[in-house]
Amino acid sequence: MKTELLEKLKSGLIVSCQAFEGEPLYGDGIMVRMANAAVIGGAKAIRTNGVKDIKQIKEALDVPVIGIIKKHIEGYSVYITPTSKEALEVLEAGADIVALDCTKRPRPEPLKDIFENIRSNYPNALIMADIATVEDAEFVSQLSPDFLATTLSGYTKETRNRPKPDIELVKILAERFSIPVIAEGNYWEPSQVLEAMKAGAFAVTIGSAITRPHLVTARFNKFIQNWTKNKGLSEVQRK
Ligand SMILES: CC(=O)N[C@H](C=O)[C@@H](O)[C@H](O)[C@H](O)COP(=O)(O)O
Repeated sequence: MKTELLEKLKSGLIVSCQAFEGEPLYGDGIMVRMANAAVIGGAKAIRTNGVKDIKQIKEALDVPVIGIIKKHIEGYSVYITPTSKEALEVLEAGADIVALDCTKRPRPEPLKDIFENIRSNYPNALIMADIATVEDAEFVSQLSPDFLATTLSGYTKETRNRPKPDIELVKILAERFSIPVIAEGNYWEPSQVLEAMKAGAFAVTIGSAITRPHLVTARFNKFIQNWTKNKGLSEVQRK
């Protein structure tokens, strides 16, 4: 089962389909359509948030799902599947893989307990450790996660100024650990995806650049605005 899933994901593109309240694509059934489009385009797995979207995607499509539940708990910065409760809900909803914040930051429940609860209740489920640094990877590797994902580089206090995407982190993790590394977070260019693969990524996850059209639009718009601004400048300089 695990070998089969790893085979499916190897050197593949994972598409993250997430929309939150206030975002234009938030609403019942929209992420299923987005996931369908991603699968038609060749996505090997879908990463998604919340019981409803996990269930609907598993029901509608024949694709491995990496599930998370984003939940903010007062007093803590970790929010991606922060406790056993959310991890078990993700798996109960039908996800094949549960992803969770595995940084060394203070958390409401010890990571070891969360891993034990996942493994005793869902022995076939795989665990994806979302991390930000090599130190996080060292810390969580003691619990033998099935994947290390660079998801949180750039989103913690210590990593705020890291390059985006953090391909160097992919390289170090792939060299140091014998755990498959998922390159995730801030990939916007096909060339960056290739760099991550060359650096040793097992697979690459893309979210916003595919599934958040308001950000895709803003990015194109920025190029045009910059061009107009620079053109204006050069016209002034010529006068
Ligand atoms: C930091 C955090 O909360 N990341 C989340 C994790 O599930 C998602 O909001 C991201 O969209 C996902 O990681 C993919 O990244 P990008 O959208 O940059 O391709």
